[in-house]
Amino acid sequence: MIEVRELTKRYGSTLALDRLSFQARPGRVTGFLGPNGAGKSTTLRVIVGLHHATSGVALVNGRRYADISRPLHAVGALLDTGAVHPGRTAFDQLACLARSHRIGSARITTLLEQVGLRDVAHKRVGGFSLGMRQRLGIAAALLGDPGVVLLDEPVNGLDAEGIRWVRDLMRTLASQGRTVLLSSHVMSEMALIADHVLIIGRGRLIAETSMEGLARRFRRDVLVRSPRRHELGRILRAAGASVAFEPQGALAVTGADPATIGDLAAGHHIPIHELTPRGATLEDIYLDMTGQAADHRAGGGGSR
Ligand SMILES: Nc1ncnc2c1ncn2[C@@H]1O[C@H](COP(=O)(O)OP(=O)(O)OP(=O)(O)O)[C@@H](O)[C@H]1O
Repeated sequence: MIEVRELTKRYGSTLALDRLSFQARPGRVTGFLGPNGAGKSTTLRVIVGLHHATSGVALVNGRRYADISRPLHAVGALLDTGAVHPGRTAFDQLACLARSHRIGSARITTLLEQVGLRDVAHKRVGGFSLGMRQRLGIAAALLGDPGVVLLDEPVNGLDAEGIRWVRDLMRTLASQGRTVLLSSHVMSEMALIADHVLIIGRGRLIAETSMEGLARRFRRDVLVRSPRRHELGRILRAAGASVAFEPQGALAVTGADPATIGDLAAGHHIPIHELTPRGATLEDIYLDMTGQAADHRAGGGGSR
């Protein structure tokens, strides 16, 4: 469990986090989404004690990171894939981390296999692609078998197969009861990976919802095609829905969901040829939400 309460972080005159509060619960994959500069990395860094908050707290299983006695076993984090020693092999990179926590080489071998780096375990990291470094970073995060996993932009540099691999791995970790928090600035990546999403903009929480809920909330209308559209239109209006006729003879219905429309039509023996819920794409929703946050800030004047 991760709990962030009223977290504020200033870097000089930059307000990176502005009384940010949220929880990431065990057993699910939580996406931490926001445009570049929204404050995602700063939040993750504060959670693992790399940066100090100006005010507020970040707790892992009810404790501040500094108060956790064997942190690698409690929290695993991938924060910066560039932070590797290029002259070291993948195995040595993990061995250096493992030593301080008395983790044996068998665990390293298992993890390198799990992340698909077994064949390059003894190659220097300097020659690794970004995707390979991401895999190594994920292995490092999992070294201590932690209950909480934080990954900053873990699919950055991965191809479609790599993204699927991260998704499957994260789902497995969550199904084992772990807390998984992944950041990304790309909605389409999150839509594939996360069950639940926290959207931040300018250091503030804009929305917290399930992926499904997000899509549902922004569903616009239902497109209905029927050879008896006028009759159906009257019935739907009588039931309280709003109905507009579209150019090609379809009905655009708001105020009734597909099940209600289908049931009403069936009750009157009216055939239905199409019933399609329409909404903004997740990408549109996200850009809209984060854009509004930016506008609000720009127009708000002096809220910093
Ligand atoms: N060490 C630092 N010194 C000064 N300003 C910083 C520092 N780290 C982050 N910032 C600023 O804080 C704000 C939040 O940055 P942060 O890196 O947390 O955002 P992010 O959502 O992770 O974006 P990105 O995906 O681009 O890393 C930005 O305005 C950034 O310029």
